[in-house]
Amino acid sequence: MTEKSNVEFSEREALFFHSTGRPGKIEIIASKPMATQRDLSLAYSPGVAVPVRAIAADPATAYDYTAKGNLVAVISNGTAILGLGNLGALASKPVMEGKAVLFKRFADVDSIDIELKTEDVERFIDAVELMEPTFGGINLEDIKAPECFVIETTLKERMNIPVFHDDQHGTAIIAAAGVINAALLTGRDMKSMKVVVNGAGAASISCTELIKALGVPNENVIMCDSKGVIYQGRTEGMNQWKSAHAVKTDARTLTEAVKGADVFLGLSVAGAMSQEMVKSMAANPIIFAMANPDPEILPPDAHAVRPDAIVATGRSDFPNQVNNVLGFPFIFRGALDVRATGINEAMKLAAAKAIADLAREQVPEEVAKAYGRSHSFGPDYIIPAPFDPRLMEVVPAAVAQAAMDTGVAQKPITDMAAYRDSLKARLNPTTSVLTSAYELAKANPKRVVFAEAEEEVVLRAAIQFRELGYGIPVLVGRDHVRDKLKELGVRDPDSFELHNSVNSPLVPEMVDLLYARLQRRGYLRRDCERMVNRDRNIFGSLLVKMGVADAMITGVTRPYGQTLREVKRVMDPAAGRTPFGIHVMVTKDKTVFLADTTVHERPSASELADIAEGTVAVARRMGHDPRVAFLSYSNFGNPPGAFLDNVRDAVKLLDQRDVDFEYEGEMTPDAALNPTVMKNYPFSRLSGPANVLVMPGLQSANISAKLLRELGGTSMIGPVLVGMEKSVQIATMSSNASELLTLAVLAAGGIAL
Ligand SMILES: NC(=O)C1=CN([C@@H]2O[C@H](COP(=O)(O)OP(=O)(O)OC[C@H]3O[C@@H](n4cnc5c(N)ncnc54)[C@H](OP(=O)(O)O)[C@@H]3O)[C@@H](O)[C@H]2O)C=CC1
Ligand SMILES: CC(=O)C(=O)O
Ligand SMILES: [Mg+2]
Repeated sequence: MTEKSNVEFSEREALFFHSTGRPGKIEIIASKPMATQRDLSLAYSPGVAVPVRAIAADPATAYDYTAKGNLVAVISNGTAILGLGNLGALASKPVMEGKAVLFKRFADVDSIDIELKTEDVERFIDAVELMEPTFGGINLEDIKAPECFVIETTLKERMNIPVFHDDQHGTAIIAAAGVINAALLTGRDMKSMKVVVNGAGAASISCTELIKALGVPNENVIMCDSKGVIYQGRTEGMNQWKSAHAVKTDARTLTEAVKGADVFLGLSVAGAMSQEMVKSMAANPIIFAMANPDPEILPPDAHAVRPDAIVATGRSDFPNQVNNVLGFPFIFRGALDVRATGINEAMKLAAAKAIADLAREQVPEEVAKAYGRSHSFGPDYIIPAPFDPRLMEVVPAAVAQAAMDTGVAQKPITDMAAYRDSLKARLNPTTSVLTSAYELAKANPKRVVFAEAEEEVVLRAAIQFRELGYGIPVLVGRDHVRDKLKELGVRDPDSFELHNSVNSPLVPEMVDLLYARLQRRGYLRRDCERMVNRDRNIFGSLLVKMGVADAMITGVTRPYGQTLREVKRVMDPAAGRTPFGIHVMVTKDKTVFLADTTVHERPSASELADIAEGTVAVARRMGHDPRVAFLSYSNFGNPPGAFLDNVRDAVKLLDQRDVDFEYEGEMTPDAALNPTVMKNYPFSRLSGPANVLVMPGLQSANISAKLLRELGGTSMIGPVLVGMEKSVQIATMSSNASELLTLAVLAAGGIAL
């Protein structure tokens, strides 16, 4: 077996990563404008006095007027930094900064690291307790056992916000999820499983408690520490937490304990497990070597002696990362959102179960891409990867629900479906923009042709389209598409409708139809036969034209212009319409529709006016109140130029058409979007910043859309093609499955017409 770490870096690189640019990994960004004197008056003195008085009168309003409700402290004293031991508070800072940014990246929880220079339990407790006003939650990290148990228990009693020791419970939750799935794969029952836990510290004690809560009997778990097996009657190096797990056994060393064991849970130090020990375990052994950064045994070494083993580590660079990063961001997200007073056992079990369940579902493409391999539930994929965006949707919701069920939620969620949508939108702002499209598609599921179903990325989108209930995918491709569906985890590939021109009974009718359209454009009947048989865009478009399907998605195998030409051989623009393309640019607090980004190189005045009207219709269907700006390098004729007439005439044309939306131009982007610059043009008919930007030509339009995406941290939907007789969406060749899915949903929901 050639198994090795798939991420390699040098020590120099790790130091460069941390020191380059702004040293460290975090910075603070203001969430309110700080540009003007008025902003300052509101943010600081005198305006700030108002929320101060409000909070003094009603402390709960701190959640409304400050960052408290979304702010978590990551607090350590550096006594057990990963598996590196007690290296002190300051040395723990890179890990704690890391945890803080993981909170932000994975669950949009704001977080700051705090390193306390003390090993005195009482001083530590007092320091943390005093910080209660600042934070919505406390995440304790890398504090060694047994002090960590006293610290956490005391703080939980004294504080009214969630206090959670990540190394204990975060780790236990993820390990439990992994054990549930590994047991399932190897046909094991919790009640008869024999488990050896190496380490008797923060992580081990909590993991052991949780797997016992899942049904593993007390006498089936042997725990070891640096002195060997913790057996009943042992006195050396003991404490009350270890004693609770002492068992009657003759085994005295890890080597003896692990003989015949089903499961090994390592939460100790690098290299604690030997190949000899692995060899002695039961058939299909489950080995979680979770010490960081270096595990008890490396996966290739374990597999070399036991190819039948399921092996997990705490690292990102091998399959099966059992690491608390899968838990703490999402657990706090759920707890904060219901303003839970604490994180109880029910919430932890709910998280473990949600994570375990997720691993058994189909893996989204972006996750497979992030890890450079495709995943499906099995020995190399027993647990989801941290980059899996579905974690954000399912884990916080499960935790929040459990908090509500157990009465610790101070602010229960009334609409769980809306909450799940809001969770998705936190990480991907386009999600909320697309809410109406998803709803429209689901309400009236349509048949959508996926013309390039031989492409894996397209199949992934089609599978999701069906699974999420957005409509019925109609696949175009050869028969082996069904094998691909199977490879992607579809149990019943035959339930997908697949059209193959080689054996489709529709071909003769298609040829007749195409020949009737093209004979006076110089095409012979045999040209049409060839096109129907060989060109999937022609074949797919004909399925739509003939009413076999309602809409189509294509574009990943050929350049945009070529695909559009092929589609147009079969389909016409909608009556009286000009087809064109829209890119929807989405930032956290703004959505802007940019058009025409794909079709007209130098649009005429009437085409520009049509583009404005067509874009307004799409913006409205997506729930926006449109304000149109016709963009230029000039504001109302200043500076003058040779190419401004089309734009100005388009505005005049709209005057004549008596449309029911705001529009103005020609104007520069700052005059269209920036309220301060807008003030220079008090006669402007726009009542606020524009959100539909009609571009003067294809060059500026297409370049702007791509520049914004590359430079501006802007998410993009599109290009969306509108104005055809039936909705046909042409993706770009680099589209991923979720982009294709979005376009299919826009087509199915009747948004892109
Ligand atoms: N993958 C993950 O998500 C996580 C992994 N971990 C890893 O778990 C390990 C322990 O962390 P944590 O519980 O916080 O630390 P603690 O300091 O609380 O506990 C360490 C434990 O390891 C035991 N130990 C040390 N050397 C050996 C050895 N050679 N054989 C057996 N046991 C040994 C110690 O024994 P004694 O009591 O005798 O001193 C102690 O019980 C670290 O490597 C850490 O990186 C921790 C949290 C999460
Ligand atoms: C992952 C983690 O928290 C640790 O190794 O300590
Ligand atoms: Mg830790």
